[in-house]
Amino acid sequence: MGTGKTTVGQAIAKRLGWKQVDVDHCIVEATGKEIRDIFREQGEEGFRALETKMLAQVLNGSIPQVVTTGGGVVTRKQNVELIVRHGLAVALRATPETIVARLHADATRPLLAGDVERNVRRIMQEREGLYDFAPVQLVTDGKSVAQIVDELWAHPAFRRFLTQND
Ligand SMILES: Nc1ncnc2c1ncn2[C@@H]1O[C@H](COP(=O)(O)OP(=O)(O)O)[C@@H](O)[C@H]1O
Ligand SMILES: O=C(O)C1=C[C@@H](OP(=O)(O)O)[C@@H](O)[C@H](O)C1
Ligand SMILES: [Mg+2]
Repeated sequence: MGTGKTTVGQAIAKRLGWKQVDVDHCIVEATGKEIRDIFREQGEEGFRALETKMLAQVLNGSIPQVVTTGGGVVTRKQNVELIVRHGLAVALRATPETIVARLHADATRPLLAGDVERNVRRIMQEREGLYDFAPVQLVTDGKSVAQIVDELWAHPAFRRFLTQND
């Protein structure tokens, strides 16, 4: 959360001339409910079930596309397998300090509600290693969205992916 997936995904999609599909946005559209209301009414398990269903649907959609997911998508092995099978995974990283600075005033992420810093640190620990599968790893601290897009653009695995899927 707060590493910039939705924002950077939008920017890279624009540069590629591809559409961007954000799985969280699709869930909100399909259910007519905000993410925090889904968590409140159905708990995290209910949200994860919707997320897996929507991820599969989106990844089977028309290509080319940039798909952005919620950070918790990696907590289900099945989701990671789907992502690996369908495209090039890009993981965005940030330190807890950066994430707290970006999200401290944001009430849209139910898992961070309350003590944001403590929750960020706990969730990062719980998810240690779960993002390592992605062939592209980008550190976002102190970088503008444009800088991150440039780094992604120049990344050898990204260049290879574009060439192979031309
Ligand atoms: N590189 C960046 N530098 C500063 N702020 C950023 C950067 N990337 C994203 N943000 C801001 O951080 C917040 C979270 O970004 P978002 O794209 O929603 O992240 P995610 O989808 O990973 O949760 C937003 O307010 C966004 O404008
Ligand atoms: O990491 C998580 O468990 C979550 C991340 C959120 O998306 P972002 O990573 O885009 O903030 C959203 O899917 C939901 O609040 C749960
Ligand atoms: Mg997002």
